[in-house]
Amino acid sequence: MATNIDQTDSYRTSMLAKAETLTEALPYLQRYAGKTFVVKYGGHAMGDPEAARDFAEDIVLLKAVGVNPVVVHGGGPQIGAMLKKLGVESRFVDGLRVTDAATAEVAEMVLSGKINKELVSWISAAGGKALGISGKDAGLVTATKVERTTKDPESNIERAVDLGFVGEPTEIDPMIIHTASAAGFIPVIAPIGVGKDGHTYNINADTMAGAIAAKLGASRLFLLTDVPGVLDKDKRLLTDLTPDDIAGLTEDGTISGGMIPKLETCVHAVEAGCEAAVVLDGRVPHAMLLEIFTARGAGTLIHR
Ligand SMILES: Nc1ncnc2c1ncn2[C@@H]1O[C@H](COP(=O)(O)OP(=O)(O)O)[C@@H](O)[C@H]1O
Ligand SMILES: CC(=O)N[C@@H](CCC(=O)OP(=O)(O)O)C(=O)O
Repeated sequence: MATNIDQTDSYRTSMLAKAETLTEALPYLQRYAGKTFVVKYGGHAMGDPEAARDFAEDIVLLKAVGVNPVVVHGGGPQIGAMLKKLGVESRFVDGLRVTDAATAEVAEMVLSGKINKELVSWISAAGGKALGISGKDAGLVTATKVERTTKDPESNIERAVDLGFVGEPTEIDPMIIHTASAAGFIPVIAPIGVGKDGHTYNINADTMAGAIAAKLGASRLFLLTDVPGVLDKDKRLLTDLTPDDIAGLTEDGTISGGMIPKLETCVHAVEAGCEAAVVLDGRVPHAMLLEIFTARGAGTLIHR
């Protein structure tokens, strides 16, 4: 079929742009082949099914080009919705859900049973082989009860706060991750662990991802959330931060709420051996690919 010159030109321009995108990716493909990326997919970011599909495609693409992606997922809003249906109120202390025995059961059911398998299905649909597990499987995560105190504003006295079955990962045996990754599987991990006391512990998903990234000495820890990255007081994106910058931003109140534990996780991960951490917007289509394979990047990079 005959085409006029304009169509041919625009076709050529669009093909050239595609080829340039691929060649721009080449040095990154070479740099990251064989490396491990830990990706935390937050409950807020996974709300939109189209974004979830894009996310799954990105993970499968990473695996196909020789990166070892390890997915750790959250599900805070989804646990909240289920507890609400059951008539149970949630209370948070420093961003952590106070977890009694019944809440721990619901958290495990939602995280390990529902969200974990949903993500496995999305990754399978995108052509990958996902292995859905929690920290309980193959001794991956041994959790210890989180101890917290708060200061009474009037008397200034520190008091212990009992968060119930909220845990932090204190021992990680990464064997299952190495075995699964080497065999071509993509580990998808729910933030649940078991204690030496035999109890099930509910673990903040950022904390879980950071601890796993540190243990693996991952090249990157990605935290996908519902903001473009860390923003300054004028809501402009901060593209590059060091642990010292983060201490200053916390001190002057620029970062608050859920961003505080998120950035604490990033600082801990980079200080414990992960090369760099990135906070980025999981709602943006293919945000992770743009961050990894283009010179521009897409979120906030945290490095030593
Ligand atoms: N300086 C900041 N830049 C970006 N987000 C911030 C900042 N300070 C506080 N936040 C809050 O942190 C939230 C992200 O943390 P959180 O709600 O725990 O995410 P997730 O559920 O994805 O783990 C943002 O939605 C935003 O409201
Ligand atoms: C102890 C604790 O708070 N655990 C979290 C686990 C899920 C999570 O962290 O999910 P997001 O990343 O989506 O917030 C919770 O119960 O909500």
